[in-house]
Amino acid sequence: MIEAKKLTKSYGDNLALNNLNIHIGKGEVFALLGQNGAGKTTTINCFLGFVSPTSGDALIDGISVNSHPHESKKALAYIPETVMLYPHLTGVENLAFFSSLAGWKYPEDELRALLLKSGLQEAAHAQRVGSYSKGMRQKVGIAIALAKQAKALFLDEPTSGLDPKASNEFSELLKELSTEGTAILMATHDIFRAREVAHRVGIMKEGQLVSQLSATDLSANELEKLYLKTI
Ligand SMILES: Nc1ncnc2c1ncn2[C@@H]1O[C@H](COP(=O)(O)OP(=O)(O)OP(=O)(O)O)[C@@H](O)[C@H]1O
Repeated sequence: MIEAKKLTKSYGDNLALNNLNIHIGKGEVFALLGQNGAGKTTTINCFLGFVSPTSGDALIDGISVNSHPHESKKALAYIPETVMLYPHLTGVENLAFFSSLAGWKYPEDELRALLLKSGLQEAAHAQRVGSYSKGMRQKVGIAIALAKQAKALFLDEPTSGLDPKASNEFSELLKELSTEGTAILMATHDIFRAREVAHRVGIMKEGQLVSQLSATDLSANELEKLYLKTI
């Protein structure tokens, strides 16, 4: 579903991403760990079409992002560290707007059902997003992914700045999406959450994926030890 084939990106002499090969199947969650500057965001940006690779290919559902940018984008959703929404619009209105950009039109009761499924309490649906907490905005991000019926979801530091409860709720939502078949690639510094949510964890260093393991192979403590030894 999400596939990188010899994906490489250089900025001048700086090899930000070096020959990345990964395959994330339907319903699989892959967490990318690595220090600042390791190449996690560059990886995600190649899949989103924000960055053109120097060589290699990023594919979503078998479609090359570089050769077919419009087609490949239909199947994906993206949740950044801070979900960008219109503060003067309500949760329902934001969801209606962003899903319409992707060609989806839902009646209000379905939009509300999507927000509820994403964990956003009913009382907030008609409130302006400007008054939402960060966790509530992330939930709207999930609702947008659901509305787009995204087959591939990309997240960059999605739980950064969330309190433990909000972070836990968000992680549970990701698990639910994965059980429904969404392939998920998540860049994070949160080793504990990575271990909890992901099926596989990869550790990046200087643009290279230097370690890949199944999340059940190690405890969170062992994963932290491996991370510190690797980076
Ligand atoms: N637009 C750009 N122009 C030049 N260099 C860039 C650009 N974007 C990223 N880089 C460089 O590419 C390398 C990888 O950066 P990237 O942002 O992918 O790392 P990261 O693992 O996401 O880090 P962080 O955890 O801080 O988000 C770094 O050396 C960075 O300086």
